[in-house]
Amino acid sequence: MFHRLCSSLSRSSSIITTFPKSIKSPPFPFPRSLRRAAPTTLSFSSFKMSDNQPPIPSPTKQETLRSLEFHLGSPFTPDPIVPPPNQLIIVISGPSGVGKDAVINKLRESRERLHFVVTATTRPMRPGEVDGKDYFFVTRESFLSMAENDELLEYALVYGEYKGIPKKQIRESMSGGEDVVLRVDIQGAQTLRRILGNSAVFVFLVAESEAAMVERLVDRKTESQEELLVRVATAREEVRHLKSFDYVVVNAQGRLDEAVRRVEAIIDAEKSRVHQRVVRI
Ligand SMILES: Nc1ncnc2c1ncn2[C@@H]1O[C@H](COP(=O)(O)OP(=O)(O)OP(=O)(O)O)[C@@H](O)[C@H]1O
Repeated sequence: MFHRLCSSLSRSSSIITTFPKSIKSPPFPFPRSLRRAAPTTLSFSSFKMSDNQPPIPSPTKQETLRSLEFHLGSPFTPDPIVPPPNQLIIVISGPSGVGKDAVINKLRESRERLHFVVTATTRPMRPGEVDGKDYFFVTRESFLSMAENDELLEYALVYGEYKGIPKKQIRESMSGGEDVVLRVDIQGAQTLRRILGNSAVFVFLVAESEAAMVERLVDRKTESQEELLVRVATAREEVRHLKSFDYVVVNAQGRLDEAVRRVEAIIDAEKSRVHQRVVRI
């Protein structure tokens, strides 16, 4: 078998005898013990065998590696071939009641190394909400002083209350190696697109239908009839802004997990981009 392999390699020796000139004089000393097994010019004709010659022992893995390094002219390094992916800013947006909080809460459980930026707001706390977790509930005065001191990435007046994103949280999380998730309404997403351009990933969440979205909002029982009217009318208008987003994810009734998996898939895809997004804030 070995004999047949050698004869066949001997016949095809011409295909591998040409190497770049640089390979002939490697920049590092070749181990003495391997000199016999690694001629400076490879030619399988030197391996011709007769039946009574002792078999040439096959090189060990280490010998093969050293030989390859010798012929290629440089040692193999364990350094990563590509640098680690950049940290991301993922902006999750969508009309009121579409399930932004629901998706984000699930993502919080399923994905590590994500920082969910806590928005500062002047709106009153809803039952079950926790200050510092759901929002930073602040007074109008302190909110406006943060805005004046340029401490907010963006802010807006939403349904009569201020909402804004503290810059400090984003900087600290990203420098600690975490990706950052921002949950904003459509108006906020539009502003962030203007500020961040293509450096952030914009995800638009939608319900499977307008009827499903309105039902969810009504079932939540957190808005008065008048507030519902404004939110639903606004939502109709907001779907038109879909075009300025990078991805759209349908959060269908009873299929929250599927929507969360899609958002995770988007993050994974972004991490595999050849041309990574670079955030500067
Ligand atoms: N896939 C789903 N199936 C069923 N119910 C859902 C789904 N996603 C969200 N919900 C429910 O719909 C209601 C609205 O969701 P959520 O509060 O997350 O919306 P939102 O987009 O954050 O709204 P807002 O912008 O008004 O704060 C909640 O009661 C939530 O539990």
